[in-house]
Amino acid sequence: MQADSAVAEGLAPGAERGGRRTVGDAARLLYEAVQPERRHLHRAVAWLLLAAGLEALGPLLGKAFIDNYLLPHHAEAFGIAALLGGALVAGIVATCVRYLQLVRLAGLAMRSVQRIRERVFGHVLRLPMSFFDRAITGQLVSRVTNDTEAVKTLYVQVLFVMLDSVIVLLGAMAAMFWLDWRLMLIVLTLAPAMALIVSLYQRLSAPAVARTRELRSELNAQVAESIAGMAVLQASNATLRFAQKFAGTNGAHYQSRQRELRANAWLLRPVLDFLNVLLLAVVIWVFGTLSALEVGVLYAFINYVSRVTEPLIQITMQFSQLQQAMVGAARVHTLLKEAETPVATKEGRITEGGIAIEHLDFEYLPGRRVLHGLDLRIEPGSFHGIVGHTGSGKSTLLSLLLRFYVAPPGSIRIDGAPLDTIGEDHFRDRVGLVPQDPFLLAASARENIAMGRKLTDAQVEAAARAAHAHDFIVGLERGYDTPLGEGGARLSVGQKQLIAIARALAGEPRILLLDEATSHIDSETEQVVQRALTALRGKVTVVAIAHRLSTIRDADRIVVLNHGRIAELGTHSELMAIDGGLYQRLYLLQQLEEEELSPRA
Ligand SMILES: Nc1ncnc2c1ncn2[C@@H]1O[C@H](COP(=O)(O)OP(=O)(O)OP(=O)(O)O)[C@@H](O)[C@H]1O
Repeated sequence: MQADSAVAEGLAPGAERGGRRTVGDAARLLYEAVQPERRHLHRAVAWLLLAAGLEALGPLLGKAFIDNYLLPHHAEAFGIAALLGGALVAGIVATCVRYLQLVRLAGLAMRSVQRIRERVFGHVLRLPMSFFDRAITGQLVSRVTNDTEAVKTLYVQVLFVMLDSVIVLLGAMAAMFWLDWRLMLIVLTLAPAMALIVSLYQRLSAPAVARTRELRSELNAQVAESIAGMAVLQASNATLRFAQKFAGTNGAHYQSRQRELRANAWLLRPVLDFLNVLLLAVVIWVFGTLSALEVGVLYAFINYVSRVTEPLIQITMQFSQLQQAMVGAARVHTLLKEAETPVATKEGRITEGGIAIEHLDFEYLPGRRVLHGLDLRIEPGSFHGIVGHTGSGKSTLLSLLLRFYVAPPGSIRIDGAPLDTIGEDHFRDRVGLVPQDPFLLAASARENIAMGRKLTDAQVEAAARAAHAHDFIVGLERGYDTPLGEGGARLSVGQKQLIAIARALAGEPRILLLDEATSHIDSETEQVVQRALTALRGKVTVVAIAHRLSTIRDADRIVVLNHGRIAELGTHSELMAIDGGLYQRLYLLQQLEEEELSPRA
């Protein structure tokens, strides 16, 4: 059986590049993000239209003043005051409306970012484990936090400025058409020049924009990786090398930003400013040849020409932001496209905890089979140990039992129910895991055991007692409420492991899976764990992978895996009786090692 084919495609290191590929999808994502705010968006646009209309009145009122009062020396106080008052009121109302709509747009964009970020994180939490085999933490964090900001950029910076500019532009064009359509046609000749500049700009800056994003997420990835592996980094004296690598990426990021800015600096402002001057010259020249035109019209036109070029400059400049938003949205979309873990149907129930494995084959990658036709029956309440050399498939078997990867249909059943028919909540309640690395939250002992489940104090304490963790927890200065520090920094490895066992038991599982839970603890703590496991006999089905064979010596049966096949199966004494058997060799080897390590008398 092949692992989920959608495996982390979008987040594999090589797949970081190429933000342009799904522009359509990115646009849809950005559009969908504001759908719940449609009404606000429509209102904001309508009010912006009003503001632009009011602003477009200014030069017309100026023209009326020049032609009706200034040139004819006609000083009619009421008319002039009406024009001035009108211009003043129009200006004030336009400014207020514009401000209020900016606030409205910013609000809706912020709420959209909030929604999309929650959606993306919720999605990440539901992705299959196969995805995380290849995902790079820093890049993933970057997608959930930075890239989702694309929505805000689009709606506040891009859309607002663009929309505003388009409205101002249309208002000015309409006013110019009304004043003199021939002059307006001259202004229209600006359109093809603009299209040329925009396409040139796109070509120059788009790759730089995509590259900058890619490098920024690479920076995040490096920081996240270094912090996670700080102990190894320092111990292997690799900090300088990591700092140099970071500086290299940071330098490349700077260069890429520079390329983006150069495209802005050279292409946009100067070229468009030049077009503005050219246009003004043409309008004045045409005015000179068309002698019938009034001075007021020239005044209004010169005024409108600058109102045309300024929004054009703004629109073109927003293309850079638009590109960034699209690249960000495309990356978010790639992540959202990853297939979630299939939702199990709900009819299957776990009552006793009996496991039946039949002809189980599994491969992570096509053609590389890891498990070969496994057959195994695990009775409810029994204790099974799994041993085998490195890479023999122990963790894979556990991952399949945990539904981290999808086993072929029907190959694993619990209490007769195929694995994929057991509802997720019920399954997680009934199947507990104690991983090799206990993973503690920077929270109290109580919170670490409850893990957000609604458990009473009595249930938490009962679980801690069952895991033999109660005694050391009450010995901490604030008992169950003692903060354990990040990753449980203030506990010993053994104590962390006991908390992890308590956590697994707190859900009152019928099946408990342990993945080398005793490999990092001393013999004394191992005995505590062993006692805890023995106490579960008959109540909970326990399947434990163990490198340290003493942990599973007393198991009802021990499964010996060899190259993905069950090589031996039986109790400790049965397996020890197989002369030259795999288990016997493993056991004797381990005994020898322990004798060598133990201090000589
Ligand atoms: N996520 C994965 N993607 C691809 N191959 C994998 C993955 N995980 C494990 N494998 C491969 O599957 C085989 C079995 O690995 P598995 O981790 O199950 O062995 P194991 O017996 O648990 O080993 P160990 O005792 O070292 O933990 C190995 O060859 C390993 O390289």
